[in-house]
Order: sequence, then structure tokens, then C-alpha cells
Amino acid sequence: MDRIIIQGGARLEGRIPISGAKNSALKLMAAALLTDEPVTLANMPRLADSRFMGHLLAELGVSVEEGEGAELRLHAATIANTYAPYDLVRKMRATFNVLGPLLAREGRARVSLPGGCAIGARPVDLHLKALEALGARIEVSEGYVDATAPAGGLVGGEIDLPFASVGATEHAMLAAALARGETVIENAACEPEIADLAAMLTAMGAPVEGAGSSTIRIQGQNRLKGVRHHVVGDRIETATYALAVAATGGDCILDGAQWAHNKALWRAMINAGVTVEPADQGVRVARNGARLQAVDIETQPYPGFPTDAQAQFMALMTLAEGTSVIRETIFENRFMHAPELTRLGADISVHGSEAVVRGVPRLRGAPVMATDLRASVSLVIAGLAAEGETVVNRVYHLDRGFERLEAKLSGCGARIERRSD
Ligand SMILES: CC(=O)N[C@H]1[C@@H](OP(=O)(O)OP(=O)(O)OC[C@H]2O[C@@H](n3ccc(=O)[nH]c3=O)[C@H](O)[C@@H]2O)O[C@H](CO)[C@@H](O)[C@@H]1O
Ligand SMILES: C=C(OP(=O)(O)O)C(=O)O
Repeated sequence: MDRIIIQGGARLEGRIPISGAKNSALKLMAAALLTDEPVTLANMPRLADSRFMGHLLAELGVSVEEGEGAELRLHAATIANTYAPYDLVRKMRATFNVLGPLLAREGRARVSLPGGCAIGARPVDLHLKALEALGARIEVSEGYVDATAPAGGLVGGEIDLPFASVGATEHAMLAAALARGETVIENAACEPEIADLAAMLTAMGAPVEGAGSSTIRIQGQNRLKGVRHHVVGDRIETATYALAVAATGGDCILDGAQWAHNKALWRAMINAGVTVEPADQGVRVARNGARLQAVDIETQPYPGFPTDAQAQFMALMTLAEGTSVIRETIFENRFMHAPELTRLGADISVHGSEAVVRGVPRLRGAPVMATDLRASVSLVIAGLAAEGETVVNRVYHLDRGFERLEAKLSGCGARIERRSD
């Protein structure tokens, strides 16, 4: 099992390239099921998760080919089968999003429930209700969803989400694109990844309006075209490296970062005393010497503070002057990085959905354990800022969502390497 070894204390200086967004790419890959024509995704991140989704799509009969640079070519000329087994779906939850496209294209699908993960139970009830609103008949038994569409195929309808679920919004959009007539999604999620999927579906021939607002309208078609689509930049990777630069007192340009996609984070970082500003083709982050100030945050659906950057922000706050209160409102178990940060000398106490972080003057390196994707990178950030050596174990969590992490960090001065047992 791989581990990452960090000699802390180096300031990060220079440029860090931002890759395509994991949380968009996975759904864009599922969209390739909606057409029998070739689909090319540019700016694709090379990640464990995207490779895993490619493996599932290949099992369904899709040709999947990594092209030059960051291109992925997909072609679902025919669908070989409409079955996604537990053994695959349980390993990467976003594979569950193939259910809607398979149902819309083939009229039926049998897909395993994804189950929970480290950060929470993560049910998919809103996904299933959305598909039922499009006419799907859904049966859940023995851990599987058996879905069938009406004889004439899915029919556009009204979907009113009780919570602005990202996955349920995207799942509804994917199915609605091949449903007959208009679908309206109320209380839709507003994340930039939703707009990215909307742009792709529109280019495939299913006009999508209102993405980025809480009401989305999709004009379903009876067939869709192939497309070449550029994956939006990863705002969570951007947030992660911005916080790493701030934690080490560095000065970097995040190449390709979109200023507009992280405004809640920028506000929190600026209040903490970090310089953050739009720069040519990206965002500049700098902290030259000034002590960090403690800032309270509360995670919220977009455009609020992103839950996927909460662990990374906590790492920064461990070194701030004063006390920061961090409230996690999206997932019920997303503080597993706290006890590991404490091993590095942080002073954190967790009370239900709140973590109280009392800043300390310094962190000291130690062996720590990654528990989930964003918790793992929170430990990397703390290790970069700590004195001495930090060893982060179980880095397979990291590989799910961060492309070439060691190379990107060592490229701007970090002393970081990966070792395999
Ligand atoms: C692959 C991907 O894009 N993952 C992102 C996606 O996850 P995901 O799409 O799973 O997140 P959701 O927005 O759906 O989930 C948010 C909350 O709603 C609950 N819920 C969700 C669906 C449902 O049917 N029933 C239900 O109760 C979840 O348990 C969770 O507590 O959005 C999250 C919130 O921004 C991010 O943290 C994840 O990185
Ligand atoms: C929770 C995350 O991803 P997933 O929904 O794939 O688990 C994440 O990207 O932080």
C-alpha cells in the first residue's frame, strides 16, 4: 500500500496547474451512454475514480479510450447489458448515475444501490424519486434497483427536490435528456458541475436552461448526438492547493482556476489574512509572513462554503491565531481528519456537527492515516506546514480525486514523495 512522505516547512512558490473536475467528469462520462455516436471529453483528469467509471462503462459495452493529453474518447454504439453489479458500484458511488441513462436509452436497468461511505449513509432516495417522476417503475430489493420505463420511454415531468442534491439533480438531467417532452427540476443544485453537464447535454441536442439556478428546464429528445466537450476546471482541487499555499506561507498562481467558482472560500481565506486575487489565467494565493487569523465557516450547498473543502480549511485553521468554529451541515460524519490532525499537534474538539479549532503556533510531523478523499489531502496540507516528517498512510484515498498531487506540489517547492511497500 502506498504512503506519502513529507518533509514540512517548505514555502510553496510558483505555478500549480488545475485539472478537470472529478465531480463533473464522472457524470459527463455517464452522459456518453445517451447517444450511439462518439463522445470526446477534453481536459479529463486522470484519476482512480474516472478510470473506474471507464471500467464500468466498458462492462456495459462502451468503448473507452484514453487519447492524447487529457482526452477521453467514449462510444456507446450499442449497450451490451444494463446491469451494474454491487462489486463495481460499491467501490465508487458515482457509478450509480448510470441507472438513469441506461433506463432512458434501453428502457430498463438493474443497478446496485451504492451503499454508504466513510462520510455518511448517503442514500439515493431522491435519485429514485426523480426517475419515478419521469415515469420509471422502480423496485428495490436485495440491494438492487430494478427500473423499467413505460412502453413509449420516459416522459418529461416535474421534479421537486426536497434538498438541492447534486447527484439527484444530475441524475434527473441525464434521464430527462432522453425523456419525451419537457422536464422541470425545482430546488435543483447550483454547483458549477451542474452547468458543465447542462452545456454538454445541450450540445448533444437536449436544450437545458437555468443550470446554476434552482430551476432547470430540459427539453428531452428521442435521440442525441455525439459531442466533444471540455471538462470544467476542478474547483475543489483549486481550493485544496490554495489552502496548501496559505498553510505554508507561500505565493503561487493556480493555473486554470476559475475565480467565480470559489467565492465563499476566497472570502474566508481573505478574512484569515491570506492574499487571494484573480491573476492571468487563474488565481494568485499568497501569505508572506503574516500570522493567520481564525475564521468560522459553515458548509452549505453552492454557492456556500463547499463541504469538499472543509477538511482542507480545518488544516489551515489549526495554525491560526484564535479559535475557529467549523460547522459541517452536508454530511453526518465528515470530521475524521480531526483526530489525525491532532496527532500533528492540532487542538481540535468535535461536538456533533461542529469542530472547535484552537490555533497552535506550530505543528510537528507524525505518521497519520487517511480515512477518506478530502480528509487525506487535509493531512497533506498539515504535513507541508508542520516541522519535521509526516507520513500519510492509505493514500489510495488521495488517488481517487487528485491527479499527480506529488508532482504538482514538488513542482513549487514541496519536499514530498510517494513510497510503495
Ligand atoms: C461525485 C460527486 O459529484 N460527489 C459530490 C456530490 O455528492 P452527492 O451527489 O452524493 O451529494 P448530494 O448533494 O446528493 O448529498 C448531499 C446530502 O444529501 C443527502 N442525500 C443525497 C441524495 C439522496 O438521494 N438522498 C439524500 O439524503 C446526502 O446523504 C448528503 O447528506 O455532491 C456533494 C455535495 O456537494 C459533494 O460533497 C460530493 O463530492
Ligand atoms: C465526497 C466526494 O466524492 P464522492 O461523492 O465521489 O464520494 C468528494 O469528491 O469529496
